[in-house]
Amino acid sequence: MAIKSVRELALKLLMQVGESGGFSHILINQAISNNDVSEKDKGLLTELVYGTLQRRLTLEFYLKPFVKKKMDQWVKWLLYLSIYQMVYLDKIPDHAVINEAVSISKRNGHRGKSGFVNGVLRNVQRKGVPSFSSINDPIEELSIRTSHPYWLVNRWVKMYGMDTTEEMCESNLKPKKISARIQPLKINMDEAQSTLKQEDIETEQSSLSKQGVNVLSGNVLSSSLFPEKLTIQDETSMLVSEMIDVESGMTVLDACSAPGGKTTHIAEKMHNQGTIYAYDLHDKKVKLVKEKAETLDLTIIQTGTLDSRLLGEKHNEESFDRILIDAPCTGLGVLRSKPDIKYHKKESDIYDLAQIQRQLLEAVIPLLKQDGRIVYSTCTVDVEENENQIKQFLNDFPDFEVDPSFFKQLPDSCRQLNGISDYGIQLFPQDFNADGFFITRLKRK
Ligand SMILES: C[S@@+](CC[C@H](N)C(=O)[O-])C[C@H]1O[C@@H](n2cnc3c(N)ncnc32)[C@H](O)[C@@H]1O
Repeated sequence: MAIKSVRELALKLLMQVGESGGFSHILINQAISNNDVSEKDKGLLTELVYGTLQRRLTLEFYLKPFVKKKMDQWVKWLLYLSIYQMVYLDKIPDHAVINEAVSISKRNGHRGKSGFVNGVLRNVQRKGVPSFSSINDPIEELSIRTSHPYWLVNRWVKMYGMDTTEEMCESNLKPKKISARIQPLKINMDEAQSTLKQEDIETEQSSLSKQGVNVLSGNVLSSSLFPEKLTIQDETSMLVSEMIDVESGMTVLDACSAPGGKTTHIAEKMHNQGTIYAYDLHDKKVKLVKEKAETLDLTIIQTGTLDSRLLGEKHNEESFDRILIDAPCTGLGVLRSKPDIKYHKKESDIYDLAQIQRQLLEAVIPLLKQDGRIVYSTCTVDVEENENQIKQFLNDFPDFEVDPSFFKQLPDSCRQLNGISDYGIQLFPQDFNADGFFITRLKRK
């Protein structure tokens, strides 16, 4: 059946992500290109899907008093979608939301269900949604109010305390700041910012990378600089390559490189001189690294498909000046842009991934030159994958230490952050209104 409205398309996507485990960012992009969605509706579609997914547990709590029996999945998602608009979107009047929900139900051929949807939503409109003050357990209250699973909030509170966890959960609901990185071998910062200004894109320079800009207003994807001179990349992600401390002419290994954001940044920082070996698990992903390098005219990147735990079979000992392990992780630092992660991930995934991360670290040690450096990073917020991972590593490999100059080289804007520990730096999403990252740098003593 052809999709008639943005809300109907949003409902379809919510079902795919919420019930079938699809990835929201991939499905939204596919839906936009397959359904000829107008520029104006793109924003609304994204807002509806992300907003409803982000607030799923809160919406479940809001809906509960109004529904006594089990619902079909599509009815449940239609009600979440509608309540989301009624509670969080001021611009759409309630009666319009209800009318649209009723016509979607009818259009789906469920006349009986449309009466039910109408009744529930009119009740919500009349009585209002329940208050969080009825929840006594503070962890449960935070979990439901900010829509993060109980196990995760509980875990974060134990690791980081209530205040940091609350800030993090609230920050995960805010719209994501867009940042971009200039290709400095093609354009300098002044030129780039003035071109962007002429194109009605206001930016400010990042405090985390000399190549970075934060977009204050305007659509950076429409810029003439994109994609050959400008790469979309999160600000905290840029800090990873900054902390590798590369120089032109070095030999660098990027063990987990796809889709290539950091590999290309490293190549730019090396003035496209030297060699970078960039690996990832699957051909399709490796292709993305290759394409990104070509777009940016970076020729020193040699890509390969490999399980990097087997790197020892491919490269000689002590071959690399710098090694980056931007490890596969639970991604709990990127919930703002990938809200589905918070519902799909399980606590046991943390321990499974920590094992793989450890195997990757062990695999690269022999490949590091005596005076080389390993940067280990994740885009997650969890002690097990981050601080404890490094603590355990240092315990088992006592000839290694966290490079003391790592902390000295951190940008000023990071110095006072409470995520700094003996093992590296944990950037929380609230620190820069950006992705949460853990970064550290290891060296031989
Ligand atoms: C966090 S992402 C890397 C992001 C990338 N560094 C960037 O900045 O664009 C982690 C990557 O590790 C890859 N990966 C997972 N297990 C791997 C393994 N055993 N060997 C190599 N790559 C692996 C995943 O496919 C994924 O692309």
